[in-house]
Amino acid sequence: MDEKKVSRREIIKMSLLTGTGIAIGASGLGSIATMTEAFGDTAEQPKKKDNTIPFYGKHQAGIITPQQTYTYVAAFDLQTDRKQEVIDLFKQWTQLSAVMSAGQVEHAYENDWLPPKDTGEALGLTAAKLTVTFGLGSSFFEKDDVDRYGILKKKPRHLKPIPAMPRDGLEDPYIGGDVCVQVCAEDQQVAFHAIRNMIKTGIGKAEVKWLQSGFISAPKGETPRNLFGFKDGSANVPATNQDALNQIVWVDDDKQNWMNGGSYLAFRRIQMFLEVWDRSSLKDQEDTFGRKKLSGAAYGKSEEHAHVNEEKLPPNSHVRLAKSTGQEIYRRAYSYTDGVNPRTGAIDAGLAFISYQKNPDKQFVPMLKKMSLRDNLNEYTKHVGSALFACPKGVQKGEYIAQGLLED
Ligand SMILES: C=CC1=C(C)c2cc3[nH]c(cc4nc(cc5[nH]c(cc1n2)c(C)c5CCC(=O)O)C(CCC(=O)O)=C4C)c(C)c3C=C
Ligand SMILES: [Fe+2]
Repeated sequence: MDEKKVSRREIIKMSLLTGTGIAIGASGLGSIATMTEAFGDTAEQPKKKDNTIPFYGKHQAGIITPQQTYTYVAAFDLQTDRKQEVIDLFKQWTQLSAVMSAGQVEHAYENDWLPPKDTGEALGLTAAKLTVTFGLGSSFFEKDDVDRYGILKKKPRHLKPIPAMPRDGLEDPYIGGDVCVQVCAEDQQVAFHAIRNMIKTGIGKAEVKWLQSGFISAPKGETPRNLFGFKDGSANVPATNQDALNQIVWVDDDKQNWMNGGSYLAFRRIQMFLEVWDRSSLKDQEDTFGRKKLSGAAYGKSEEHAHVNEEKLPPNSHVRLAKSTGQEIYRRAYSYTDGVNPRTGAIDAGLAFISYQKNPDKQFVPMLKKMSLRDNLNEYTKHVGSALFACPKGVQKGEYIAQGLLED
């Protein structure tokens, strides 16, 4: 790690002590390297443990990490046909992700005559449990029938676009993408700063295809409610249940070793017709899911996490259909709002559905197919975006993301 890395809180503290840089705009925090030297190497400043999620590890952070309040997911299309440029970009993105996840800034304010490397809106803020998660789309490997980086033979087994569904209403640009970056944090400004600086780093090599924001909120320890007012995520296995996660989330059988320890991210942007929903009776709403609105309990039960008896649920209810596949996925969805539709005046809002699974062909796609045909929920929703990404295994210090794919 570079010596000139310094914690965001430390920058503010040092500038207060020296009286040099608190007026960021005026003084420009022009020589953070000098300040760093004056105060010794702050690269490994201890962080408030509960505010950082380690970037390095066996698995990428942001997959089974307890869900943070805010997300930005960006899909990029690569603009280069040179593998070395992709490697350079992935190295830069990896380094930046590690630095930001630790709540630090790097080479931010060294030169009065150059644009600052870091955009600055997270200065003084903690890491806010920031995670950065990378995924690769099938078009990363092959576009217009071209093996663009000579790595098509290394494509993970289950990586392909999600098949078209009968009721799909997919809208440009929310379809696919060569690379995705999911950032999540407990502070929206920290999350935005992270995705913005990833985008900035990619300029000239990676163009943003779509950018999806999202939020959730719930009392501590409780399941967040979606914009239909229902607890969403109740049936997820606990993130502490390693055996279940190995069964559901982590790839372990790919011929590609860089993928083992990774997962597949399924993304659907699902518009929710709030005005239609708000006019439907409580019974209709509960019959849609097969769960009670207030408690989140399945029909026939009184507790949210009690075992679900499929027979007790309405035939085409959402939960009954999902369960009838016999498959499980790990959901990490966020609500979104995006103004109003100028044509209809309806609120543009919905669910940025994200799930992780080890085998989308077996787990996710059959579920989606069944739901697309028969789900009671379809009366109130429209799927407008779709993408599948292969998320490589975690990164070790000194490595970069997907190194095993890009190097022999
Ligand atoms: C293909 C997978 C799924 C899509 C797409 C999906 C969309 C979607 N879901 C809700 C709200 C709820 N979903 C709930 C449960 C649930 N949903 C899926 C899968 C998809 N959902 C699964 C696998 C499950 C769990 C089934 C089980 O094993 O019990 C629930 C109930 C509470 C819960 O367990 O989370 C709600 C509520 C919306 C609003 C939505 C699209 C907009
Ligand atoms: Fe669902």
